[in-house]
Amino acid sequence: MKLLDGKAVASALDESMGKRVASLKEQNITPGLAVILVGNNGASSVYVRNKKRRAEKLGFNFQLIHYEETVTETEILNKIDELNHDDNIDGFIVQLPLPDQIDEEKVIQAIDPKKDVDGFSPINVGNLWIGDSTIKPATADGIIKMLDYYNVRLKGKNAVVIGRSNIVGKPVAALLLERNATVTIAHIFTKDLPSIASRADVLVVAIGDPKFIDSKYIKEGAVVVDVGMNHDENGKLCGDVDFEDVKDKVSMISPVPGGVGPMTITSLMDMTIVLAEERAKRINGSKG
Ligand SMILES: Nc1nc2c(c(=O)[nH]1)N[C@@H](CN(C=O)c1ccc(C(=O)N[C@@H](CCC(=O)O)C(=O)O)cc1)CN2
Ligand SMILES: [Mg+2]
Repeated sequence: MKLLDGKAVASALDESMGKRVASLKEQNITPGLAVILVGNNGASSVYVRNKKRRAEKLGFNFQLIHYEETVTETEILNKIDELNHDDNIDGFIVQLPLPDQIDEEKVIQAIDPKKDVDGFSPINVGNLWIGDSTIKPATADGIIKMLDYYNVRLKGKNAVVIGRSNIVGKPVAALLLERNATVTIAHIFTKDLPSIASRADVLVVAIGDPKFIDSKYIKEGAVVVDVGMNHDENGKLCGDVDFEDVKDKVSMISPVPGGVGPMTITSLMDMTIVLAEERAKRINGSKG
């Protein structure tokens, strides 16, 4: 079994991203990324802290806008409007989940699709599914980058995605399809999940249930990507896959932590640089 070591891939990709940032800075452009964080959800705070650390290490202009749990939807929408018009910010995200008084859909739709670096707005989702996207949702893109790094071929393979969220399941299915895999999306109402999952050459699991997937869901030699972020009975971080139970059956598997998580952040950084590069082109174009 080989480990899909997202942490190692992330550091390997940092080097070329660093070079792109340096080249932008020579043109007087600093990639600008803002994150809106609401409340004090422990997990969200950790992810945002990781984003800030990686952005600053790459030399971005990083802005954290942190609101109390009780913030109103209007305040968030006003901030989004401000960021939509802030020339120093290439892209921004609203860290999810949001508290109940805030309508997630409405918030996402208020983000200018050109600055929607998460790729969650309807226009970017549409572009993703027609195979013509600049911005791809970070977790999905990070998974593909990691599979590419380990030379996992997708063309003609059976790929099964368990989970159909807008953040992970749907976008990763779109990207696997774009790579010519035969894609099945399974979810909570899927009948006989073990028989469907065990047909997968590539199995992506994003259900949010600690160690749910054991060896009966796995085809011998499968490549398994674990997107879960859970805590086990001892409070230790773990994925949706029972690593110990499947490790002798798979050919490759991503660990939790140190698999998909670091790749999510890498892709968010990459997408921000892409948006900054587009700004550079616009500015240089208008000088011409
Ligand atoms: N606006 C968004 N909200 C959320 C997204 C998103 O892409 N955009 N995805 C997830 C959370 N997520 C990114 O925000 C994310 C999850 C996990 C990690 C990560 O680095 N995990 C580490 C472990 C961290 C820990 O110690 O707890 C790992 O796997 O090694 C980064 C980003 C939901 N919300
Ligand atoms: Mg809500």
